[in-house]
Amino acid sequence: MGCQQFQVRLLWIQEVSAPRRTEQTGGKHCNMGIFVCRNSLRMLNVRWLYHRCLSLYNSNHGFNEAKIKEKLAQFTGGSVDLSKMDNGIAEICINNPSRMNAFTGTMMIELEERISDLENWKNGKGLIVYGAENTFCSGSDLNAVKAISNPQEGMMMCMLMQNTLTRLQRLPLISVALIQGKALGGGAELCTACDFRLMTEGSEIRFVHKQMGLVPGWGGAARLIHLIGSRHALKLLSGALRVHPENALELGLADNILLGTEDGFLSEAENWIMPYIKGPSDVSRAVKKVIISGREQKLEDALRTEKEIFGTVWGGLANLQALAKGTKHK
Ligand SMILES: CC[C@H](C(=O)O)C(=O)SCCNC(=O)CCNC(=O)[C@H](O)C(C)(C)COP(=O)(O)OP(=O)(O)OC[C@H]1O[C@@H](n2cnc3c(N)ncnc32)[C@H](O)[C@@H]1OP(=O)(O)O
Repeated sequence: MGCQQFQVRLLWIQEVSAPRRTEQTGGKHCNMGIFVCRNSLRMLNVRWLYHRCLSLYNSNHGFNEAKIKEKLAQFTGGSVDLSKMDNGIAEICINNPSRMNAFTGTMMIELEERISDLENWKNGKGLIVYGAENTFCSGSDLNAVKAISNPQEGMMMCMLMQNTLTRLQRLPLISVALIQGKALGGGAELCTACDFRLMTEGSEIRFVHKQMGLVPGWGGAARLIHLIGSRHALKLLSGALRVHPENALELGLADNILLGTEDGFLSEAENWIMPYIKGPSDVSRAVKKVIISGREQKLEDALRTEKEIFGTVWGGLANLQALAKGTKHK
């Protein structure tokens, strides 16, 4: 099985099926010690493959992660803040308000670290990505961009960000971008890596790349086409069009327009996501995983993965409780 096919299968192997398999095969037939040892080695191997394969680029593709991170570390400022709450929702705040939440080099590195943290958060169900001080994100920090304007370094930065945003998209969490103010350039690309987009009145998503003599490089073009189709995507990119909330809703780029409550937009976004993450985390995560496999794999592979994920919830606690309660769906 190639790395690409392996990626989505690893999503469930890594965390869900392993413990159940331990119970099933560890009983009668195996010597427990040898079994645990083999299983740990297998899991170490799987973990290594998991991180290598969930990313698109590694050294085989000429990607030198350490080198580009060393370069990016020179461009400091801002932060990417993560908070994980007891209700299973995490929040990532893109925090660099003096530059309209543009991504400095250190923020790109931090985003990758926060995604790693979330990959290891086994009880998580939802994620809200938002920008500090009522604006989303204005893309790359232009100061950093100017300093790494040779194609080789540009492509390394692009590979790092594609890896990170692809891993964000593949998290077993239902993710929402809360867009207040502007989502420009890389900021527009970031919001397409979330499952849903909620926009506030007066906000805009704008792929400004063409006006910068560029095309999207963080995976935003490919994801935009999946979201709204190639005709509309072509218009947005070639015209560097401003997409306002009503227009985004019509295009299928936004999922809702938030009007603002007393508690603020963040808690409105939390309320919005709640029905989708209701219930036990293993079921909610399994739902996201079947969607990822359906989206990313060929039909036959997706069907097989769906069967495996199904096996992780069938006869599980939530399933047995629902059966015992005689749950009706009126
Ligand atoms: C693949 C991704 C792609 C790439 O890296 O290849 C990119 O993302 S390229 C970057 C695309 N983004 C931009 O070009 C944004 C440029 N900025 C603007 O258009 C405006 O600043 C805007 C519309 C975001 C805000 O305009 P407004 O009038 O409301 O405020 P200011 O212009 O005064 O901005 C306040 C302050 O923020 C600084 N700023 C804003 N964006 C960036 C940025 N991307 N990088 C660095 N700094 C940014 C701006 O310069 C102002 O700073 P000041 O010191 O007050 O001049």
